[in-house]
Amino acid sequence: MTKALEIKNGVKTISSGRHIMDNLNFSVSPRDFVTILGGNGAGKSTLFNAISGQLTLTSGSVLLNEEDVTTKSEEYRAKYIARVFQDPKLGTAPRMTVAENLLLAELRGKKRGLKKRQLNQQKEFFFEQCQKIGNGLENHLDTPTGNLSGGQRQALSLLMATIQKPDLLLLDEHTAALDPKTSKQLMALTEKTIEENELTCLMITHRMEDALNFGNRLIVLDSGQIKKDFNKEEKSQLDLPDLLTFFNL
Ligand SMILES: Nc1ncnc2c1ncn2[C@@H]1O[C@H](COP(=O)(O)OP(=O)(O)OP(=O)(O)O)[C@@H](O)[C@H]1O
Repeated sequence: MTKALEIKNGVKTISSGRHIMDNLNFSVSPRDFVTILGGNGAGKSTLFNAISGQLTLTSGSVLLNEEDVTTKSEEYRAKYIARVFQDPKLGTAPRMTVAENLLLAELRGKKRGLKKRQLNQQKEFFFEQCQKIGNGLENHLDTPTGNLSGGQRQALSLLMATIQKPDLLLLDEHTAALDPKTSKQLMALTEKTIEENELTCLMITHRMEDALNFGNRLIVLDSGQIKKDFNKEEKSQLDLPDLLTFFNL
């Protein structure tokens, strides 16, 4: 079966000689939703940076849809990958409005400039998309994103990341800065978006309940290696105390 993502013998060595990714082998099937846990410094961001091209491996390879992209730039890989970050300020242009940000996301990778006429044509579509989120974002299409609440901005970031249906969606602790209620709403939206668009997704989280409750696979990273890899069946047998043992808590 075709793999959406493969990392083969991935190694990243830093100047001190330490391996921050240590011979990592990881493959993801289309439509997998993998949740990723690991303590601080375990190598979660390093993994995402290696996939997105923000970081080049010292050795090993990265394949997207069976294409070897190991030496390809971040811009090249952005045609296939979308990433949502923890910081609500990243991913959106703060002085641009919600509608302008959505248009930018819709045009990403296409050779067309941002035009006022296009913006007006698309507003109805954007209104419908925002309305589905259920947090009032549709009433802020002309609001600069810097004036939105953290929850609205993260929901917008998710919508922008998925509006073109990426081959691979990377969620990098995207609920971490939100209060529990808003985080829960965003996770519900995330799950719905992934299901409706049949996306392949990797999600880093520090919220163990989310790692257990969402997705069809769970991996635990430690010292730049995959320490545990639970499939759907194994994951369904896990509970919170099981997970806590991996973190010596
Ligand atoms: N460019 C770099 N140069 C040197 N060390 C780095 C670099 N990037 C990451 N590291 C180190 O590699 C290790 C893994 O970092 P990484 O950011 O991937 O961890 P993480 O699991 O995402 O942690 P956190 O949960 O704190 O975000 C850490 O010890 C970090 O200090």
